[in-house]
Amino acid sequence: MRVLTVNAGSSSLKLVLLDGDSVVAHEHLERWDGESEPIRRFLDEHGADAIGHRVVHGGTRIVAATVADDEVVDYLASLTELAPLHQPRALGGLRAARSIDPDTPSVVCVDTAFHAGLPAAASTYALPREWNRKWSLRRYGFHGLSHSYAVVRGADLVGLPPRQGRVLSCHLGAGASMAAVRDGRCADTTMGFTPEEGLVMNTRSGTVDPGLIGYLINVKGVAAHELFDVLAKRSGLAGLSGTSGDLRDVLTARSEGDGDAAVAFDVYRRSLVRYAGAMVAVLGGLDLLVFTGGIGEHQPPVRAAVGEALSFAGVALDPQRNEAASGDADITAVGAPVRTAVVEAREDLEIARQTRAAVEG
Ligand SMILES: Nc1ncnc2c1ncn2[C@@H]1O[C@H](COP(=O)(O)OP(=O)(O)O)[C@@H](O)[C@H]1O
Ligand SMILES: CC(=O)OP(=O)(O)O
Ligand SMILES: [Mg+2]
Repeated sequence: MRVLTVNAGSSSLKLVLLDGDSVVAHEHLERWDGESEPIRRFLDEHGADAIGHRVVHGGTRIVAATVADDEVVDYLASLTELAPLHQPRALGGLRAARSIDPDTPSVVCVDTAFHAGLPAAASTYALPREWNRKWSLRRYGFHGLSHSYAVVRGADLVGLPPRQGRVLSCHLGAGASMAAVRDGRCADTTMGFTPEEGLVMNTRSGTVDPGLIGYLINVKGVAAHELFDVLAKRSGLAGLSGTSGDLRDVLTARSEGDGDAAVAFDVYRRSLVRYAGAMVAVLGGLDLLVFTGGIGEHQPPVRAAVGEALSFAGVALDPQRNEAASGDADITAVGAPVRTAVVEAREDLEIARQTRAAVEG
């Protein structure tokens, strides 16, 4: 079965046609404004037996890969406010594929599925329980397709059995989250009700004091819609550096003596260390540390900073292997009790696997 995987991120579009695990064709648009034309062109040229879509939010109802019908599409659309940077774009791709090729099944593969079994202690906000129940307020968690693939691939790379032991998976891309995984099941994660919670990201603030939000709205008169737009699109590395949210640009500016860029990187790094420590405490120690996503794959200093901070838990990176890592790599220092791996993010492989399983029933 040839599966076209459609991965609409917050800024990019990745189309990959897979036959088994082999890539038959692919197209990566760094910037995509949501139109259907690239998908139409790709399908006209290559065809597919099934189409798998990454959808960020599955809400309470979609907790596993599901063949899309009108009802599923409407339900996913009702979650738009819970992932405003992502959901409309994924739905654009889904609607386009279904109208271009109505006879080919479209399967939705949700980022939240990996976290659907989070224990209540991790998924529950300390809000009035009536609100939690009435409005399904809970921590859903995201990047599940990536975490799910990375923890298994990481274990394989360092020679550990799959889905066993305590694993910290760090997906560091434009969006970023960590997942604390015990015996293949997610025990805790840094993103929550929306993909805004947790780590400092390219343009997202990550967690901020709820009191600060009240202060800006009630005392400073910032309009709520403007505030949330700023927190999502003009904060994080972009907000602090004043220029770009791309870590490459921030590091270049920092090396040229830009003080704001230096602060941006320090805050970014501290956020990683703070949450990594929290995740390791939840797991009660660590057997495997995995880095994935654009930054996780390509920034040795970021991996080194997290590794150093977790030395108390037994993490030690081999400096040469860390610097030289390209694609999938074991970067563990000789003799370290905790293994560390770099895994190329392959959401496409996970989407294709889930899509095949859903279509074959
Ligand atoms: N070599 C690199 N060094 C630092 N950051 C990088 C590098 N390559 C990619 N990135 C960062 O990773 C981001 C893209 O990562 P990716 O996982 O593809 O993101 P997403 O799917 O979240 O859009 C870019 O926005 C950029 O900030
Ligand atoms: C969930 C999320 O933040 O996704 P991305 O990293 O692709 O923006
Ligand atoms: Mg991504």
